[in-house]
Amino acid sequence: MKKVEVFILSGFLGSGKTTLLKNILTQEKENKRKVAVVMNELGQVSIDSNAVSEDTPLKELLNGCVCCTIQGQFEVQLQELLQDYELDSIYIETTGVAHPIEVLDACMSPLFASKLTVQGIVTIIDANRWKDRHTLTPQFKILLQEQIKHADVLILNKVEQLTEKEQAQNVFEIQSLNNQAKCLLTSFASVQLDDIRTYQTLERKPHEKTSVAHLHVKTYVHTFSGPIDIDIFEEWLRSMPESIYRIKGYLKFLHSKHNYSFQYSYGTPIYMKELMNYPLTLVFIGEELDPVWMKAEMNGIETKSIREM
Ligand SMILES: Nc1nc2c(ncn2[C@@H]2O[C@H](COP(=O)(O)OP(=O)(O)OP(=O)(O)O)[C@@H](O)[C@H]2O)c(=O)[nH]1
Repeated sequence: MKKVEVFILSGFLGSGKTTLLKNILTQEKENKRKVAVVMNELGQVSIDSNAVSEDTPLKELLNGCVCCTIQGQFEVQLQELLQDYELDSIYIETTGVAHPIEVLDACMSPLFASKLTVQGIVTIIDANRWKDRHTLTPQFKILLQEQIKHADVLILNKVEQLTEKEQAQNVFEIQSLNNQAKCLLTSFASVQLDDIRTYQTLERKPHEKTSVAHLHVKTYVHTFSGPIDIDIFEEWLRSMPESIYRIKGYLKFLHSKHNYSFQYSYGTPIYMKELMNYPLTLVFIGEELDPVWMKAEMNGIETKSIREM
């Protein structure tokens, strides 16, 4: 029986994993291959799953990391995908704080030995984040390095934000951590499928265990009851603690009748008009996030916004 190929998409919070996944799925569809997605997110609400079209089988694993807290659920999801569909490939989008080898371990259950073949680990790196990695805590720095060390393919993404000299420096530093992986430079994770499908899988060495539990990563989910004032929101973004690494979700603003999808990663907020009427929910990911403080801050934004009406 033909084995189903598994690809693990790894990379730090906000580096471009979902953007990469969307590109891959478009190309897989053009090639008429049947693929499924397992999407693991730290929060209890999935924002990224909207990136996957309805005709692609999707399993979501929320509120924990495949590599530690929810390994059992992960095995059940894989089992269901294998039972219910005739697949060519499964793409696993890991949380931004997952250690790729631990995700690999989770796929290597004896249950699947005859059905799955793990083709490799694709790690995507935010070029700007890498350049400024000294601002991260030591634990996160180690995690970034581990994600790079264990990759079969390295994608240095968001390179348009760097000068050519900075790009070259990045490549040099990344390749000195892992000189066996194929290294691609991209904007918006624009890769050709063949570039990530054809390579030699690395021989894996034992790794330092760095999992989400040790990183004190927390998520906080807030649902706004209505539109907020964009200036008040942006002022808050500028003053929020640096330990908030990632925000994503949906918002409505007082100045516009539209809904917006919102993405924030490493200093860059992005708003896009959203046609669907999703709940006005934001997921925050950061270190040592205090839910009481976060709730008060978000409620503060809503209260001040109402005064602006
Ligand atoms: N400027 C720029 N922005 C990018 C690029 N690639 C992705 N982005 C944006 O970066 C943000 C995060 O991208 P995602 O693909 O959601 O990142 P992710 O790794 O899936 O994020 P998490 O799953 O939350 O860790 C989004 O707003 C993207 O549109 C790029 O090459 N350049």
